[in-house]
Amino acid sequence: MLFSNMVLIPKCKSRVILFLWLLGIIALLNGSAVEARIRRYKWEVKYEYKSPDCLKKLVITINGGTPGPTITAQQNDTIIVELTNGLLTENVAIHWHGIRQIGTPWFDGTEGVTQCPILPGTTFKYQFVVDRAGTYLYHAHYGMQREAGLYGSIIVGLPDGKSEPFTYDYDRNIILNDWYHKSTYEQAAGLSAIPFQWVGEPQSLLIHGRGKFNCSTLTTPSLDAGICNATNPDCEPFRLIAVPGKTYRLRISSLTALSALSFQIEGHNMTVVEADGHYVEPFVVQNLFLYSGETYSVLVKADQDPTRNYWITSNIVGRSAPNTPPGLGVFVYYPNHPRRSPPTTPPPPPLWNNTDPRLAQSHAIKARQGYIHTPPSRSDRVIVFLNTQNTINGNVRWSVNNVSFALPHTPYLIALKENLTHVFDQTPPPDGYDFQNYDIRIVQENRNATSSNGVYRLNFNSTVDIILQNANSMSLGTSETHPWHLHGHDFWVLGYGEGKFDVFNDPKKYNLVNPIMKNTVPVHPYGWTALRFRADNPGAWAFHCHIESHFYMGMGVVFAEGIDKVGKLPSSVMGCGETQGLYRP
Ligand SMILES: O=C1O[C@H]([C@@H](O)CO)C(O)=C1O
Repeated sequence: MLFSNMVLIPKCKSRVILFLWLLGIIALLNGSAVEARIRRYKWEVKYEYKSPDCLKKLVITINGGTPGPTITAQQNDTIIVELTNGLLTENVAIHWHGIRQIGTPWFDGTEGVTQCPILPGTTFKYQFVVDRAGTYLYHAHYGMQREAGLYGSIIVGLPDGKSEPFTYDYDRNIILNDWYHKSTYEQAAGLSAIPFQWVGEPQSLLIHGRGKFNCSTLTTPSLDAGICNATNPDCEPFRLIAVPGKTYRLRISSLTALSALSFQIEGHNMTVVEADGHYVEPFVVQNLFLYSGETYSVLVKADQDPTRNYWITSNIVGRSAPNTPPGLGVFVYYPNHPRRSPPTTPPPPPLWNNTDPRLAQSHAIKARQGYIHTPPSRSDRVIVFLNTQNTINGNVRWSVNNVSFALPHTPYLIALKENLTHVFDQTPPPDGYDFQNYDIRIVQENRNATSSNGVYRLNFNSTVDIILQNANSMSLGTSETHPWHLHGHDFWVLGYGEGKFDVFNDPKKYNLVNPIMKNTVPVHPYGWTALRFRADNPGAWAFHCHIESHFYMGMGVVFAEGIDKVGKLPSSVMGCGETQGLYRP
């Protein structure tokens, strides 16, 4: 291509090009091309009618698409996203999930924690550095807006001259999601209503933004004949074209509103090599379990009978969802016709209520040899978070140590930095619960549950252990799976256990040798998960259940650390609540 261009241009010009090209090659060989770049994106966020699962619905798009554009960058690049809010009557904020925002805590994109919402008709500039290669996400962090379709991927490559500890021929990206037909507003209103109206199980599962709702099951026949249309191109299944014999790195992530998922490629093994931006000691799975907010890379070799195509499936696990059909895509062996359906029925999912294989996968994820970040051998503070469902003033809520989180609309980061002490409750929430007397296996009334917007203040640079303790919900015999996500940090996953965490004996079983570092982790039914992190990133950071409705119902906390070390806040994050008038150019 380059050659054919060159022969068409005058000789002297072609010599200059050749010279510059050679200079480029020499620079690359010297490694002097390792220069961080600025990657600029201009995004317009809008409501548009789309049919991701064949049913027409208002969804939130970025530049016309859901999922939004993939941000592709190289380690140490600066990302600038100029976001114009075209939602007309709705605010927005975008969180860069897995990006630690070192030095830029105000661009974490968490409405109420790090910034004021972006008003309709305005443009907000996010600017941050992607400092570690890996697979990350972005999504709305305002109300329950994420599940209206406002999400996408961030893929950060290694710097020039560095290589991955595994090889593959092609790199592909798949985001999994669940999908509801009700708007986020209807859902949120139901969750805050008395009596409580639960969102229920999703209507569809999407594979990279595409699902298939069975239009004939619509309970209310549609007035508009076009509203559910199985031939709408928006709901063509996701198809991954594979060349026989080649190895694919699949970056698979989940941004479900509720569901835990099992992902499979019929007849193909997957070797797990990355989780949340960290290399994993490789292990092989037939199905990969993913919890909302997690990212993985797996290696898949197209080594099966190339004369046919194969199903790609996602199924709900951890909850009974008999009315949610599996998410279906097709793994197409080139040159078979992409529309050719696999000759088989899709592989059956694992039993939804068998926790064992999920626990086994959690235990299997260890840091890769040669890429281990050894955790500090001890911590300065241990916080145990009992996760419960309660009622507070007649509303169903989720609580941590019997405190249900209420997000103030004056962002914490600004309130803390400017010492606006009246903005939130200055009494910190508790570091534990009544271990002796609380029975995690029965329905508890939790009469003393309260609501608070207090924060946990962590000593800067201290090492903090968090034990997430699961319990029975308000339904008899039910303990749910909760994926917890930490902003601003990665944590070491020290262990998982069943039953009630024993403060004296369980820490002896911690993996301090090769724990994986992650930013999102599941807490399994009636079990516990132990994490450790360094409070070394000045800012105010949310830590919450990544189930959209659970965070909305109070299942989260905020950590504040090193506030005196936070730089000057940009005026663009201010303007709401008590921050009005703080703008100082
Ligand atoms: O928050 C939730 O509420 C319901 C159920 O507990 C009450 O309807 C459910 O499954 C949740 O996860």
